[in-house]
Amino acid sequence: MSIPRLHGSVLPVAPAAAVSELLVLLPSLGTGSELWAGAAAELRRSCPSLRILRIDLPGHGGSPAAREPFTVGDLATAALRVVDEVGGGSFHLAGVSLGAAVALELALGVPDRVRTLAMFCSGARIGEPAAWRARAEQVRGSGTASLVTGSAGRWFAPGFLETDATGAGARLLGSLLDVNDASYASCCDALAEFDRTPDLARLAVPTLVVSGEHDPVTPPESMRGLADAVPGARYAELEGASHLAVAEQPAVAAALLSELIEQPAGNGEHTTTFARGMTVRREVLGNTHVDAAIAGTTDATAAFQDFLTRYAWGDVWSRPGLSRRDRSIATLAVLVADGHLHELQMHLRAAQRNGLTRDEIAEVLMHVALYAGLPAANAAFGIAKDVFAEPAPDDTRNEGAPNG
Ligand SMILES: O=C(O)CC1=CCC(=O)O1
Repeated sequence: MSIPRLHGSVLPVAPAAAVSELLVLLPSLGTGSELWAGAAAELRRSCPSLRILRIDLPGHGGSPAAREPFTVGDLATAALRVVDEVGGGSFHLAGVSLGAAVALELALGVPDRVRTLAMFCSGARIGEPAAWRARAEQVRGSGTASLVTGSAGRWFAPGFLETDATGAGARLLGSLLDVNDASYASCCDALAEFDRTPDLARLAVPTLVVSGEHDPVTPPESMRGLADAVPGARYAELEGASHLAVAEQPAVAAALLSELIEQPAGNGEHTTTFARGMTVRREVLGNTHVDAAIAGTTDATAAFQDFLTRYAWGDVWSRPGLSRRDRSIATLAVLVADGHLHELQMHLRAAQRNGLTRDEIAEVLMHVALYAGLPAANAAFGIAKDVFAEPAPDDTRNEGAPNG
């Protein structure tokens, strides 16, 4: 075994940005930096202070072919060398499939340097050793061209390639032909040996685990199991995506990464309005709702979700001038008076999280009847009856909390 040489490239940062943190992105077997192109472009816009380093696997993209066999641990050592060449220090880390396995090795091996870990469509072990040995054999005999049809079926959800206006999917499949056959086969051999399952419980890095709904390689059940095994890990499933979810839904992948990277530091202070917004949104609307909103985000709605998090939650709901309880009273009154009843259920639950009792909520609706009319209040009482038939929201940890 030996440590292969890997190539990395740092994306240019905006001239005025005060660069503060490094994000390292690792690709999957058979793909190069192109895999992260869409998500990296989103991240450069939403987190301009990030320096983004993309590293290629051996014989993929700009990395030279490997001359000797290697393990996933060797790939981690090689990736760390690239990080050190661009300045070292601590870094955020995200990978897809084999790239995420390499990232997991790093998070276990140098936890003091890895600030956050995002594992997209991967595992502490991936697939079966015999299948990897067979794939290695096939590529050594027939080259990566023999993999294109099978890879298309595993990488992308049904219909993605036909409707992908960006051409990212077709480019990724095209670049599979350029991957060095022997290096691809060595990656398969490394995956056959890889199993970090027993080590997950000692992973001490804030971790995000993301699956694609249709992924046949690392299906949602296995990804959920991975998240359950890592202390404190957050899990998200991308609806309508498959194994290369980061290329299929780059804006959603970037939003998940922003949230992970910008989470409060140890001192509890938020680094950005987005991070504060995400925290307040989760505290008021609950994790179940926010996780569903993130998972249901599409490229068409990502910018709106981002706007909502920053302006509604990171700004107005975070202002100190009114308590969250008072803001809930105002919100309920306006929603009912203006007939936005489709949002009422969510805000009736939020009002309880913000410390309003059910009697107080009924009093608010009564007051609204006076000024906005009986029909509006009557409809609202109908919705409240259903919400009050549920147990009180269990995540009422911010009862009576001040803002922010
Ligand atoms: O099987 C594939 O092509 C997908 C894949 C498995 C490991 C990896 O990195 O990508």
